[in-house]
Amino acid sequence: MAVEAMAEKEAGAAGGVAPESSVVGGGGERLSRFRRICVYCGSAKGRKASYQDAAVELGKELVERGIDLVYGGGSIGLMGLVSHAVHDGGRHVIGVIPKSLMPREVTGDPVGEVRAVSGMHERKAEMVRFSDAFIALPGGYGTLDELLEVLTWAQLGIHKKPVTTNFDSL
Ligand SMILES: C/C(=C\CNc1ncnc2c1ncn2[C@@H]1O[C@H](COP(=O)(O)O)[C@@H](O)[C@H]1O)CO
Repeated sequence: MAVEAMAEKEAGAAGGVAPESSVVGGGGERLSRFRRICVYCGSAKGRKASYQDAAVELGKELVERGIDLVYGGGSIGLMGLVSHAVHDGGRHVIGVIPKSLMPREVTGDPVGEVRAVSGMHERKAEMVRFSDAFIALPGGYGTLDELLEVLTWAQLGIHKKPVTTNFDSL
């Protein structure tokens, strides 16, 4: 399902803003009402090639719609695939990562803007603060934790931004 449709489908459920159509930019590109979307996903590539395909496809879709990426800042696993797809497509990438996790999750040169934070709580709060909507791809316990936290924050009214998953086609 397309990024816009996924996020808009969930907007009502998460108490978000009413769906609107995307607009077309001067260059003919489809622009989204979402400026930045946070993608939660695994630090591993996962067991199925379809997980990796979905990460790259989502990254390309963000680019096509003129949306920047917020993510966990790692260069490994699905995190690396989605961040490279967005960066290679010319959109801005913000990676939010605790300093202590850098040796484990960043290999080589990180793409885009790296925002070093002091711990996991700050990382999750900053990712929510920077983002207009959230999409979870497959991942492990870390992805699950991030998804559950952003969902429970919506339930508590801490934010009113749409949250969705992209597991259905995998
Ligand atoms: C310590 C705290 C919460 C516990 N765990 C996590 N919270 C948030 N993010 C996490 C946690 N554990 C791992 N992560 C990160 O998720 C990303 C994906 O990991 P996965 O396990 O491969 O899905 C990765 O960047 C992990 O660093 C306090 O709130």
